[in-house]
Amino acid sequence: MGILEKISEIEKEIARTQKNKATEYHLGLLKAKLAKYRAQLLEPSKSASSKGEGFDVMKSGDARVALIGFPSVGKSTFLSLMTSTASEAASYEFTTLTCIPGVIEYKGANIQLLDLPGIIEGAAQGKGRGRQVIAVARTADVVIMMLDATKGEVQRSLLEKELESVGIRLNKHKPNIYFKPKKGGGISFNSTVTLTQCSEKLVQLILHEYKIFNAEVLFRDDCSPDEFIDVIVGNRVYMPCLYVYNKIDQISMEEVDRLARKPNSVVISCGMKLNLDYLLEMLWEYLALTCIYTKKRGQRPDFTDAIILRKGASVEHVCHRIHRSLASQFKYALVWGTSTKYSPQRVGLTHTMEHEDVIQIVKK
Ligand SMILES: Nc1nc2c(ncn2[C@@H]2O[C@H](COP(=O)(O)OP(=O)(O)OP(=O)(O)O)[C@@H](O)[C@H]2O)c(=O)[nH]1
Ligand SMILES: [K+]
Ligand SMILES: [Mg+2]
Repeated sequence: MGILEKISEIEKEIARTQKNKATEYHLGLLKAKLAKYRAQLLEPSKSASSKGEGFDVMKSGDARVALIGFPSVGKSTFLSLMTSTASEAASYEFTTLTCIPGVIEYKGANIQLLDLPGIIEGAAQGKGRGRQVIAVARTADVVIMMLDATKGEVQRSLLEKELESVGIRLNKHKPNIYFKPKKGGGISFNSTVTLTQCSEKLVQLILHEYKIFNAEVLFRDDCSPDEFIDVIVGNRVYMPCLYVYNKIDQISMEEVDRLARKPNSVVISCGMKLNLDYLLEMLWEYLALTCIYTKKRGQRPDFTDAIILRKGASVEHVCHRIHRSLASQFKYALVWGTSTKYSPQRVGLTHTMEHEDVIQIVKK
C-alpha cells in the first residue's frame, strides 16, 4: 500500500469512529499515525519535477506576504494593483505559473508580496505546482488567502486543509507544552491546568507511537491530542492568515456584509478598487512590525525615517540595521517608550524593543 492510500484509510477510519470516552485512545493513536505518514509524504522526492524552478525568489524588504488561492480568484490582479510590478491576469485558470515578487510600500516599510500559481485540492500531495507554492507559503510572515466571493465557502476549507496537512497552522499559537526527550527515566508527565482533552495514558500512547519512551512532558494549557502531536513532530509553522474575499462587485450587499463580519476576513474588489486601504491597514496589523526611531544626543528624534524590525527585536538588531560594526562599539543605549519602565532608561544589547520606541545609542 502506498502512503497516500494509508493516509486515506486512516482518514476514513477516523471519520467513521465515533468520538467518545471509549474511543479517545484509539483516535489519538490514529491521529499520531496520520501525522507520521504525512511527514513522510513531505520528504523531498528525488524527481526533477518537484524542483522549485521559478520559485526561489530572494527574500527582500522588511516582511514577506504570500498570496495563496484557487486559480482565477484575482491574485495577479491584486499584485499589479498594489505594487509597481505587473503580473499577467486573465480569465483562464493557471495564468500564473511561477512566483512573481512585487513590493508594497507602506508606512515606510517595504513589504514583499508574492504572487503565486493557483492551487487546487490535492496540492499538498503534489498536484499542479502545489508543493512549490506551499513551500513558498511556509517562508512568509503572513499568508493572504484570496477567495472568490462569488464561490462558496468550500474553497476556504479546502485550502485550509491543504495548508494544515503540511504543518502550517493558521492564526494559531504554538501549543503551550514543554516537551523534552531524554536518555532514560521513562516518561514524566505533569500539567499545571486541568486537562479535558488529553490524559497521561493518551500522552504515553502517542509517544510510544513515535518510539519515544523517555521524555519530560508538561502541559501548561488544556491542549488537544493534535496539538500535542504538533509539539512532538516539531517543524510546524504558526502563521497569521488574512482571508481576503475578492470580486465583491459581483455579489449582493447582504452577502458582502456577511463575509465582512467573519473573523480574520476582509472583503475587496480589485476590479472596482474597493476597500484596498482597509486591507492594507489589516495587513499591517497582522505583520505586527516594530518601528523604532533613532535620536542623536541633544537632538529631537527622527520621526521621518523609522527602522522597521520584526516583533521581539532587540537593541542588537537595531545596531545591525544602523551599521554592521555598531554592536561591537556599543556601550549602552537610552530608550524612550513602552518597552522601558522609565523614560529614558539605560539598556544593554539584549533589551527587547517595542513598537514606536525611541533609541539613542552611546558608543564606547
Ligand atoms: N468582477 C471582478 N473580476 C475580477 C476582480 N479581480 C480580478 N478579476 C478578474 O478575474 C480574472 C482572474 O484574475 P487573475 O488576476 O488572473 O487571477 P489569478 O488568481 O492570478 O489566477 P491564476 O494565476 O490563474 O491562478 C481576470 O479576468 C480578472 O480580470 C474583481 O474584483 N471583480
Ligand atoms: K487567471
Ligand atoms: Mg495569477
